[in-house]
Amino acid sequence: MIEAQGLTKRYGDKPAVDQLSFRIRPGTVTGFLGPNGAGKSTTMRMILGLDSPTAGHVLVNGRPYRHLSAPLREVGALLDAKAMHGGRSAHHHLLCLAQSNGIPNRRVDDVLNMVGLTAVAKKRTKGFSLGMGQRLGIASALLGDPGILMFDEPVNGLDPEGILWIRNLMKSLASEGRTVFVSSHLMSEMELTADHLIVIGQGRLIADTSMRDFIERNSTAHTVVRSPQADKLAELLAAKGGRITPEGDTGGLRVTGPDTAAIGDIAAEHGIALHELSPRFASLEEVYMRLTQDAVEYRSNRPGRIHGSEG
Ligand SMILES: Nc1ncnc2c1ncn2[C@@H]1O[C@H](COP(=O)(O)OP(=O)(O)OP(=O)(O)O)[C@@H](O)[C@H]1O
Repeated sequence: MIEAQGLTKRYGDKPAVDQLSFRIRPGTVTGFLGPNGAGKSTTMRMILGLDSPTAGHVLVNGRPYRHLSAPLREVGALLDAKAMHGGRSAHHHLLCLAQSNGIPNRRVDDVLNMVGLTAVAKKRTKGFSLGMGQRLGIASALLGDPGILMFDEPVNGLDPEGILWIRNLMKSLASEGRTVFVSSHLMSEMELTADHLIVIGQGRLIADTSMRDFIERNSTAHTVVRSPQADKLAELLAAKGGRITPEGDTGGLRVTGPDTAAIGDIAAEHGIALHELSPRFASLEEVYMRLTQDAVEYRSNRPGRIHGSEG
């Protein structure tokens, strides 16, 4: 369990993290979302005692990180995958980490095997690709077999097979009862991985909720309907207060108002054949973009306006 209470970090006058309070619970993957500069890395650094809060506190298993007697056995973290000694081999890097933290040497081979680096274990990490570096960072996080794992952008630089591997790894770590806290800008990936979300913007809490609630509460549910008698159905639905718009240019209808069951019932009552009746919610990306739009610090120009000229 990680608990933050009024956690605040200021650099000069500017708050990077502003009065954050949250709990990250065991047994679930908690996603940590926020635009660039929102304060995610600063929060993670404070959890690990690498930065001190200006106000408030954050506890790991009930204690500040600095007071943990065997930190690597309680918390494993991947913050900066390139933060390793390039002249050492992966095996040597992990062995040094194990020996300086009282972790049995045999864990080194175990974690190398878990992350798929056994074949290159004796090679210098200087020649590692970004993806191999990420895997080694994850091996370091797993070395002490900790109950809490934190990953800052773990899928950075990974190929599709690597991304799938990380997704399954995080889910299986959570299903073993561990606390898994992960930041990512890849919304589609987060939607598949996280059960719970903490969303921040400009250092402040925007949402602390389950993935399902975050999407359902912040998006208007609608139904996509396809029927050979679409015009007649649209008329009937409109009479019941439905709002009907075309679903792209596919000939389908996008209906808000009556829910999926009500639409099916109306169609059945009037003997209208349905070829599709699908409830739809917004994607995590759509909801996230809408909720964080006011908290975006570094905004891009619209395509075509990069040089400030409108065509
Ligand atoms: N050492 C520092 N000195 C001054 N300002 C800092 C320092 N570290 C972070 N900041 C500022 O604090 C704010 C939060 O930064 P942080 O790196 O925590 O955001 P983030 O959410 O991790 O962003 P990203 O998604 O881009 O990694 C930013 O405005 C950043 O410029």
